[in-house]
Amino acid sequence: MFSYTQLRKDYPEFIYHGYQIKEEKERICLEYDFEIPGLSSFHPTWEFPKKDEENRKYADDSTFRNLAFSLGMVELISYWKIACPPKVIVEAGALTAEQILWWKDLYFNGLGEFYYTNGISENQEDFMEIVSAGQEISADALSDRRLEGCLVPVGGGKDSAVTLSLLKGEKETNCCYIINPRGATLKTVERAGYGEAQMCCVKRTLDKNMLELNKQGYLNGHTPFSAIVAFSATIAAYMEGKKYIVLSNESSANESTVEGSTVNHQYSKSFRFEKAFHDYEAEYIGSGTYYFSMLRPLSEFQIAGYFAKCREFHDIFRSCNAGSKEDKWCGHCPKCLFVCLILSPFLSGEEIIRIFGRDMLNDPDMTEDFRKLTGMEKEKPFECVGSRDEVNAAISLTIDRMMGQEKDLKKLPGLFRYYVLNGLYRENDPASGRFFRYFDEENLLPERYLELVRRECTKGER
Ligand SMILES: CC(=O)N[C@H]1[C@@H](OP(=O)(O)OP(=O)(O)OC[C@H]2O[C@@H](n3ccc(=O)[nH]c3=O)[C@H](O)[C@@H]2O)O[C@H](CO)[C@@H](O)[C@@H]1O[C@H](C)C(=O)N[C@@H](C)C(=O)N[C@@H](CCC(=O)O)C(=O)O
Ligand SMILES: Nc1ncnc2c1ncn2[C@@H]1O[C@H](COP(=O)(O)OP(=O)(O)OP(=O)(O)O)[C@@H](O)[C@H]1O
Repeated sequence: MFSYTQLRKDYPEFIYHGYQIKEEKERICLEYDFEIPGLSSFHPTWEFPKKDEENRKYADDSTFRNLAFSLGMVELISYWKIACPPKVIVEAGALTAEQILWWKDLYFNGLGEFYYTNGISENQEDFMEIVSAGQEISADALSDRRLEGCLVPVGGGKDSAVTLSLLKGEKETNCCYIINPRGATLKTVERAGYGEAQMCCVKRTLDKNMLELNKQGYLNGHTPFSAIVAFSATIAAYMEGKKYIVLSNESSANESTVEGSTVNHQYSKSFRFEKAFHDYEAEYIGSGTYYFSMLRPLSEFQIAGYFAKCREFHDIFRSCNAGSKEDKWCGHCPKCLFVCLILSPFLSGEEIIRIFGRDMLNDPDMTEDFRKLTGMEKEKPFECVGSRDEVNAAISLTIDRMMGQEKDLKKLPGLFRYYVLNGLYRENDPASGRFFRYFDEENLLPERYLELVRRECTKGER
């Protein structure tokens, strides 16, 4: 592995040269031009379907060009992190001093896990200087853009399935958005009752040079994928004529991964990012879209409770990132264990085993992840998992049910026996009542959806 300090000396600059918009009748291709002088150039691409009958010329639309430029600004971080050059020169467009601060904030916080896991100590002031060296995008937006309905990004896991279910009354005007479709994303959309006409599937291609440099041991690690979802979904919503971009990020995503620090694997799923993106879009892009997360008021506990009733998705949903390429639950990772634990108060033991294809709760190899998820360790797993408190509430509730009146420890699977023997079990835990009724007021839900979420998801049993 290369040294961070040495790489920054050897490669002092990263250049965002530009982007090309290739417009065809049925699709628009974006190609970015990045370079780390002396190391490599990179040309990642995106393909968006073009469906509107009026055959608009998006390349002539300044709002679209601004969106394309901005997607490049977020895309570049995956390439920058290879050598972390201290200076980033943006030739592709112009940025104000405030915008530069905004991008530095996203990069720095979105790379919190990258710094932590690579053992790099950095600060937000010095890690990067951004130089704006491009032309302002001239203002010639298409004037008659009328936006209505929702664009729902679908990840193939339980959260976006819950959003689709909550929005079933508005099916006619909804559109599902998928980056690089795979089994679970496509099946989720189908099960929710959407046909091809109501899907927007885009193709994102990473540059091969990055993958090659990763193999050679250049710096690699987590990047804020949900920020990619945010910017690219705004392009899709604009092209599809959709007003709302409806994410499925929950309140629990705000909790840091490393206790007592700001390192959060899910930074770009947090409310801090949601609000920052929402405001940036309104201030500097102005596409007319409205970005918010439908599940922001909720905990993962409530989402799991609601999802347990959405049986149409149980055989096809896949939350596991490790198994996502093969469309399977790997059954051995912290994300699989988390989903198993959070669903366990709401489904029977047999149903849980049927979903994951194995009995994780009786697998001693899962003990370390179990300790991390329950807060027995300071660090949560670097995965999209819920808060420590809600995991504990879910476990205690399930143990109540499994042990029954007899309080028979033998009825419990291995991990739950371990939990009781470590003194963590709380009989009839009052904390679970809190999670049934939880409602995070820090959210951007339009009025019409607030009541829907409150009604459907916060009226639990305890
Ligand atoms: C790593 C990643 O973001 N993957 C998403 C990507 O998958 P893709 O097939 O295009 O690439 P990989 O095979 O995963 O990675 C190949 C190498 O390229 C690097 N890389 C990849 C993407 C990127 O944006 N930057 C990169 O530098 C990477 O380091 C490898 O060396 O797109 C898919 C959709 O098309 C996503 O589904 C992939 O997401 C993974 C399942 C995944 O695990 N993503 C994690 C970032 C993750 O934790 N995702 C969270 C979101 C958290 C957040 O936004 O902060 C989640 O989905 O729960
Ligand atoms: N490939 C993708 N295309 C479009 N949107 C995506 C994609 N992957 C993730 N998203 C969006 O990002 C959100 C967060 O991803 P995440 O994987 O946490 O959620 P999920 O797949 O819906 O549920 P789970 O938490 O069970 O995995 C998703 O709900 C979805 O809105």
